[in-house]
Amino acid sequence: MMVQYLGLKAKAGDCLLFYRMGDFFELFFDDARVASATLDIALTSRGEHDGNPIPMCGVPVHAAEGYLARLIKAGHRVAIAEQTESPEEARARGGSKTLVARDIIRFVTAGTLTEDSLLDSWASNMLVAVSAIGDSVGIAAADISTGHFELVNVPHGALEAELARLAASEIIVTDGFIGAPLGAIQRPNAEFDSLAGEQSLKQLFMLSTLETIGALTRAELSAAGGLLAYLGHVGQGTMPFLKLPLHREVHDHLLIDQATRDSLEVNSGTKGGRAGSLLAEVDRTITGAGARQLATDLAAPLMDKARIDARLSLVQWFHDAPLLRDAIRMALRQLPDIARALGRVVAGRGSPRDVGQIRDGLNGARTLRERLGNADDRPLLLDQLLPSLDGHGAMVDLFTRALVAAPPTDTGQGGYIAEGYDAALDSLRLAGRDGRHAIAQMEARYRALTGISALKIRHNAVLGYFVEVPAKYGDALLAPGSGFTHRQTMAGAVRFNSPELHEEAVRITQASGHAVAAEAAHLEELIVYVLDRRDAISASAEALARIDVAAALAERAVEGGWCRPTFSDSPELHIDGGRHPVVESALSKSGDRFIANDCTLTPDRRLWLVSGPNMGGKSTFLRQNALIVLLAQAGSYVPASVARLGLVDRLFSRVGASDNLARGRSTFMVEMVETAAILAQATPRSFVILDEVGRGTSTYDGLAIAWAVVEGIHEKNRCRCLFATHYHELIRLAESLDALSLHHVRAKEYKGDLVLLHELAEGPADRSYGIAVAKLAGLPPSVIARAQTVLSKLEKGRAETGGLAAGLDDLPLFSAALNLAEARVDVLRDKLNGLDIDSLSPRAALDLLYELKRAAGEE
Ligand SMILES: Nc1ncnc2c1ncn2[C@@H]1O[C@H](COP(=O)(O)OP(=O)(O)OP(=O)(O)O)[C@@H](O)[C@H]1O
Repeated sequence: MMVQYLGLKAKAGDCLLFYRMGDFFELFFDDARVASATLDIALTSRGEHDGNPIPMCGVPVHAAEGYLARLIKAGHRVAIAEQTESPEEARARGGSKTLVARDIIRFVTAGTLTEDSLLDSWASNMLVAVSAIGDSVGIAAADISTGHFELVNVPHGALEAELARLAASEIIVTDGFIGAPLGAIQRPNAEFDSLAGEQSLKQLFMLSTLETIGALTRAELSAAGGLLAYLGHVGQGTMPFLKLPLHREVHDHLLIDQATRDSLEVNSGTKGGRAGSLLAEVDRTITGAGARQLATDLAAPLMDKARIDARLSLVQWFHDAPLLRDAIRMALRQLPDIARALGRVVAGRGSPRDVGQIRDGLNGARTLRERLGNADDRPLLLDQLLPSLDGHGAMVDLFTRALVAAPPTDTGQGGYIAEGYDAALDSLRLAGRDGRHAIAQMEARYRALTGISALKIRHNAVLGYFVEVPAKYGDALLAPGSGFTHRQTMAGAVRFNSPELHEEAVRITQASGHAVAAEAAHLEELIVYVLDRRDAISASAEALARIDVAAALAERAVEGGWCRPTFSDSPELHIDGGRHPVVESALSKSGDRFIANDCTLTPDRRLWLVSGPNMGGKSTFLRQNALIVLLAQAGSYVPASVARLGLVDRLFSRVGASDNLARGRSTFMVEMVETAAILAQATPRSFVILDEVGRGTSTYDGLAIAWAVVEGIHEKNRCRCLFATHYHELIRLAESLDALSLHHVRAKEYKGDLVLLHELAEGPADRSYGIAVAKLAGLPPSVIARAQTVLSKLEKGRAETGGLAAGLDDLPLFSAALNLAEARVDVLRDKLNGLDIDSLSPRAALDLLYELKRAAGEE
């Protein structure tokens, strides 16, 4: 057995091996140690290997899913080795001592799950393959629980933002991939061959050319190949459900990198969970598929005005029709998750319950279609969706006849094919029922015959049917010629068989065995039926999800008094009465009111410098505007009274600093890395919010960096930007930067206490209120008093010397300084370009080096 085990373990590689033995999956050696620690189950040992006891632990097969879930959550992958023949088959093959053959039938990994119990119903579960060829990176992503499959080609600089959008559960890369994302699994390069990838795609979708998908790059083909090869490996040959891949362009959607998603708390709040996130705040969807669609929409807001408006028109339609909206949402509540059920069926793990869910879901879709089809003034998007909800009538009818109302997950006991569907099956069941009836009669007869009223005919899994009498009556039946044969003596009872009982039992077992087999054959037919129609079923599921999302966004908009955003061609951002949805609802829970604020960025006033006291609401203001952009482009109403914007191509947010210890970076380092990314990537169509850049280091360094960053954004990136700062000195930038304007959050002192108004006003803040806020926070009076003394000394010094920025009067502007430096570099570059290195003697080369060095020094 160990030889067999070790062979399978070698095949399982770095996955834990679940080795099937009877009713248990056993784990051995290190796997057992890891699993017992993660699952908190007993570690025992069994037999010896190389003279040492073999560590072992096991989980019962019927409860394996729960244990698998915990192992996967803890970051493990598991290979499942099943018995591939029955003990009888093994004996027939090679005699009584022959080991049952086993093989790995499947790998369970975070990105390739389909089981309901292992998945969150509201989140997609993405497996992502990444492959870099030359300048481009190909990304193939699939959610096999629903069949979603997409390909995208991105420049290296956009990889991170794309991975952030996809929020993969599992990432695979080529062996030796440089800069692989954290936790990525390396797979052999051969699996990422682009030609093989092209072949696999053609084969899987039975296409002679891939043009139907789009013009795919080699990197995309390579990533697709890697993904398909991995799925083949994981499923050990059974391919899961994949729809024809969606070919995305990286400019299809608003790019948002991970740092920005984190700081805006788009999908998860500060504590990591969904609570406190934008998604949780907005999500009013009813179905799991709707929740997943909404998360996908918010992760990838659109860049196409027509598509955004199509979504918004559907939201508005539901918004303006409360009764219809309620009715539709009520109907959606009844619908099972068709997409996930279909995913399981295609992956070969479909149960009667899944088929039943598909039936009920499609039936509901048909009713919805009728209802929506009768409504007036339908928006275009709805008319495009409606046909997909229909067309399954024959299948629904068939499944309704074939399956019971609530079919079970387990097929072992049968009972899921409906009465009246198959006459032969009905008569087998009847035979079983007759048999059980006959046994009941037999019991009554035996009682009369023996005079033992406590006599029972019972059934268990080991003995089958038997006659049981209390121990004190045992002797009567043990007597020769009683017609009963002894089977078992228990503490309080004795068990017997009789020829008549035996005969009847065989009849029942055979009939029910045949019935279960007949049901299984019918299930198989129904599954084939589903498989043949998988694309249409999946289109219905998608349409339902889209309708759910639109109705849910309408619901949220009504709840919050949100408005429909409009889009213009100019790179502007015009928001009246903007609010932060998460902060607003947190405040309303404690009975407080959120103060709405306006924001108007236009090409000639595109950079707002926002100052004001701590706790004044600067960060909130910055973020609310970024969130409004994100929501608008995702096709949602927004928390404002008016919102008009030119489409944003990239959204950047650097708000607050946090250590990224996992990557070995300090707070300041993280801040600088993120700021660098913004300066390198923001375009005139981007929207950037920057909060207190430079605060993580010494005052002079920080101010200098903040100063240069504002100049850089204004002169080079030329994007829309909100910049919050406590550096009072920065207001002097307004003199030199003509598209920069000054704003502050208002505060006033009332009877010696600070009152924060959370209201935005034009102009710079009159002073900072740091110490007043510290007092609010409860710093001891002695410390506050001391701080006041230190502050007045410092302020006196500042007044005398002209302050921190005193020496900056004659500082040339960022762009001018940049041109100057470039011009200087050009002198050296010209000299270098003019060189004929081959004709230089070593001596002349050395002289030249000195000369260049001197020239650089002079510059
Ligand atoms: N517009 C608003 N209306 C009502 N309350 C607000 C508003 N904006 C912010 N607040 C409240 O003020 C708190 C502090 O806001 P925020 O963090 O935005 O301040 P800040 O100016 O960025 O502070 P710091 O400079 O210390 O980072 C919020 O948690 C919220 O409770």
